[in-house]
Amino acid sequence: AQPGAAQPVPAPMRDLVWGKLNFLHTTDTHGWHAGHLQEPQYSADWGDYVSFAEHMRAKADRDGVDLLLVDTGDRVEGNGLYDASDPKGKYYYDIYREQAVDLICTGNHELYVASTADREHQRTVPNFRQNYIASNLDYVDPESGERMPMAQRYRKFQTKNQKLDVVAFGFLFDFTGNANNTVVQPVEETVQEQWFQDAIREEADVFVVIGHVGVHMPEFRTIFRAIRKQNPLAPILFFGGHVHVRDATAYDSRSFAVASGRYFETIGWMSVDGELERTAHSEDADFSFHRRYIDNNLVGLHYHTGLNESTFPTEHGRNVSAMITKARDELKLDQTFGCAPKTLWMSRSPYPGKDSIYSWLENEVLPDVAVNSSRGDVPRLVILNTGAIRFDIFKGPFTRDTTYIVSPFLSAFTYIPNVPYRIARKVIKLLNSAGKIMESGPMDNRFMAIPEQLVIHEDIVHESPAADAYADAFGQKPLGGSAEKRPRLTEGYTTKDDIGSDGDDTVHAPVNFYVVPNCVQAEVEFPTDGEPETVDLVFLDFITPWVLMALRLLGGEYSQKDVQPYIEGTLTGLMTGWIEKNWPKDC
Ligand SMILES: O=c1ccn([C@@H]2O[C@H](COP(=O)(O)O)[C@@H](O)[C@H]2O)c(=O)[nH]1
Repeated sequence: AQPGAAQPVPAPMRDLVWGKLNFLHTTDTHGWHAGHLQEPQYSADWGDYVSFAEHMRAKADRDGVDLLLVDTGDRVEGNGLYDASDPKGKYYYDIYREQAVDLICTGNHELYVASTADREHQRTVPNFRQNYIASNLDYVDPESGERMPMAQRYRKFQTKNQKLDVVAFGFLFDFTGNANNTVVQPVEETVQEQWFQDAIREEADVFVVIGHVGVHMPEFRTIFRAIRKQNPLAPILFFGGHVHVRDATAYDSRSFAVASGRYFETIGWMSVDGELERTAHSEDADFSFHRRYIDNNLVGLHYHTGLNESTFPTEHGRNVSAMITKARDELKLDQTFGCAPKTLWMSRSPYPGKDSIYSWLENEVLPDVAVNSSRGDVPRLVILNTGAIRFDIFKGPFTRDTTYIVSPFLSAFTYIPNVPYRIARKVIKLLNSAGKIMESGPMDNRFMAIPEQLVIHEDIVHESPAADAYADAFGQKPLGGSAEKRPRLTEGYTTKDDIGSDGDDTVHAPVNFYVVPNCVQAEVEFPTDGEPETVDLVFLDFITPWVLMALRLLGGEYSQKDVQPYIEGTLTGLMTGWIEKNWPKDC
C-alpha cells in the first residue's frame, strides 16, 4: 500500500474456491492503481496486486492447475495518477504494464478522446502484444488514415500447466461516443464476421470472452448464443465490466459470467472445475463454477495467500509500489485545495439532501461558478448530468488527486441563449424521465447518470446500515478474534447476484444506495416574483444531444449551431476554484 494509506481492519472472511482453471479479474480501475488512500478496505495498490498474483501463480504451479489474469478496460480517467500529468498517463502506462495480464481489452474510456485512444494503441497494445484482444474495435492510423484492428481479433493459446486449449475474445459494448480515430463495430455484426465464425470452430477446451460489457447487457447474450450454437458442450466463461458493480450470472449450466466492480476496489475471482478437456465434454459432464469479489486490501490479500506483512510483498511488487509513490510525489497529488467540512455522498445519502454531493453542487457551486460575465443578470437554468460526478468527497483534505477522482472529464458548460421559459423549464423533466421517451440505443437517457444505475433502478435502503451490525459468522471464519469476540463489521459491499449473496470475500455491514436523477438543475438569477419570459439554458457539453432532443420533443427547434460556449474552463476546474475560495485551507 502507499505511504499514508489507511490501514485495513480484520473482518470475517470467505475463502477462495480453486478449480482447474482460475482467474483474477480487474475492471474499470480508472487510474486508481495507487489504491484508495482514504478507504482502508480498498487501500492495496497495483504493486500489492503484483505480489498477490505472483503468489497465486506459484500456488497454481504447485497444485498443477492454471491461473490467468484478466482486465476488461476503463483503466484510465478518474484518478490523478492518470489524469494529473501532461500528457495524461505519463506514469500510469509504465506502472500498469508491470502486472502480467494474460487477457486484456479496451473500455469506452480509452476511446472518448482521440489522444487517449492513440496512447492506448501506442503504449498498452504493444505492452501486451500477445494478450491484447480487440474483437470489435478498429483504430485509424493518424498518419496514413488506414483503418486496422486495434489488436488481434481473438487469441488461441494453451494454459501453462494443463495445456488446456483456450479460445478468447475481447469485446466492447456497442459504444457510440468514441473519438473518430476508432471504430466500434456493433456486436451483432461482429459475430457474423467470417473470422469470428472460424474462431468459434477452433478446437477449444474452454471459450473465454472478456469484454467491457455488463454481464446483463444484451451484447454478452449475443456472443454467448453465437458460441453456444456451434459448441453445445463447451464451457464458456465471461468477464465483464462497465457498469461498476459486482455481479455474476450464468447464461446456462455450462457458462458463467462475472463482473468485478470499479476503481480497483475489487479483485474478481472465478474458478471452473470438472473435466475441461474437450475430449471429455459430454451431455453428462458437470462443471462447477465459483466467483468471489475480493476487497482490495492487504489484510485480505494476506489471508488468501496465507502470508503476512513480511512474507507477502515480492521484490517486484515492492518496486511497483515505489514507482507509484514516486509518480504521486512528482504529480503533487497530495497538494490540498481546501478542507471538506463534511462527507458529500453520491448515492449513500438521499438527493436532495444535506449530505448529497448533487445538492451541494446545485445549491452552492453551480450558482456561483456558472456565470458568463456578459450575461450575468440573465436568468438561467444550469443543468449538470449526475454521471459527470464519479466519486464521493470525504470530509478532510480535498487534494489535486481528489479533483480528478470526483470529476475527471473535460466537460465544459455550453448554452442556448434566450430559450422561452415555458419550454426550458420542462427540459429537466424529460432528461430525468424513466426511460419512456429516450429509452434505448445511444440516446438512452440513463447514459447521463452514473453507470451503476444501468442495473440499480430503485433505492436500496437497509434497516440498520450503520457499522454497529455484527457478523453472522456462521460458517465463516472470523479473521482476528474468536467467535465469542466477533469483530465489528465494517461497512462495505454486501453483493446479491444471480448466484446468491455469498460472493464477497469480506462480510460487511451493508450500505445504502439511493438512486439519483440523470440530471440536476440550478435556477440562477430568477426574478423574486413571477417567471422569466426567456432563460439561458446552460448545460455540460456532454449532454448536448439529449438536451437538443428534449427541446425538440417540447417543440423547440434548436440544433447544434444554436449551442455556444458559456464559460471557459472545465467543471473540474470550476469546482476546484470554488473549493479554494470557500472551504478552509487547512484541516
Ligand atoms: O465526458 C463525459 C463522459 C462520460 N460521462 C459519464 O460517464 C458515464 C460512463 O462511465 P463509465 O465509467 O464508462 O461507465 C456516462 O454514461 C456518463 O454518465 C460524463 O458525464 N461525461
